[in-house]
Amino acid sequence: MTTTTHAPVATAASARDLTKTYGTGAAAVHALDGVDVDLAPGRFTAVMGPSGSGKSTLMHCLAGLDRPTRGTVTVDGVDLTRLDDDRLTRFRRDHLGFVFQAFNLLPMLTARQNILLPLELAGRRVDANVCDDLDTVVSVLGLGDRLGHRPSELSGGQQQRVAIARALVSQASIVFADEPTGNLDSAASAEVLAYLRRSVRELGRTVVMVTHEIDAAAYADDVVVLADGRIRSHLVSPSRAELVSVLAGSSHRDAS
Ligand SMILES: Nc1ncnc2c1ncn2[C@@H]1O[C@H](COP(=O)(O)OP(=O)(O)OP(=O)(O)O)[C@@H](O)[C@H]1O
Repeated sequence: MTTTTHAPVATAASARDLTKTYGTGAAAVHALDGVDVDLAPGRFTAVMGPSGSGKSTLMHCLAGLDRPTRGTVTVDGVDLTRLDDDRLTRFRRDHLGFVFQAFNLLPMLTARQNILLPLELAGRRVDANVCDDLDTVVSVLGLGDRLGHRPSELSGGQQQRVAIARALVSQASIVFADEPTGNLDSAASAEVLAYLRRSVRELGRTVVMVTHEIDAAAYADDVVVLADGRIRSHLVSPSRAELVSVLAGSSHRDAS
């Protein structure tokens, strides 16, 4: 059996000199160009920036879904760039949660079955600890009276809350959310974002969310702004005015 050494954890996730280049020579695209970033545990961080600035690439590298060309990614004290594919897959399964734009729920399963599916696939028993965790997550996400419903019997916002519960119930150290409100109308978006923020506040979880929407980023504690594959700003508890001003600057630069 292989073991993973855990270094003391000061950040939930960090990257050093993170570089991702697609293609070579004149056709090379520098999606990430030497990014250094530290994401604090127990906080809700939004990743923003113009289209093509590297948001998805950063999230995929931090989440071990893609390998960088150069640099390191440390999550929960583990250097992901040193793990082989099998260990990386296990690390993702045991330590990370994912929420995507498409809710990715199985239509024939109830909300409860969908939430517990990853644990069951990982061979974990649904014991009293898991049930306690499920009860807490379901109550924070306001899904108590929806657990027996199938996805087709739920609204879009409720389906995305089930997907968030599925990501949280495994006790993931970090939940990565890629445009989680991209398929929702504004009322459902506001509801889902408020529940995501509650999960961070009340469950002490760490959430990293890629978004284009300033209204969505306003729910986050911190905002990382990318431009041309580099960190333009890492704003801690920004005001909306500060965020608007930094984003206006980054799209200016993008257009110039
Ligand atoms: N598989 C790939 N092959 C080649 N180039 C890629 C690939 N994936 C991303 N890129 C390029 O890398 C750059 C960053 O892409 P990325 O998807 O990370 O940006 P983004 O900020 O998430 O964009 P968007 O907001 O449009 O989703 C872009 O120029 C993109 O075209």
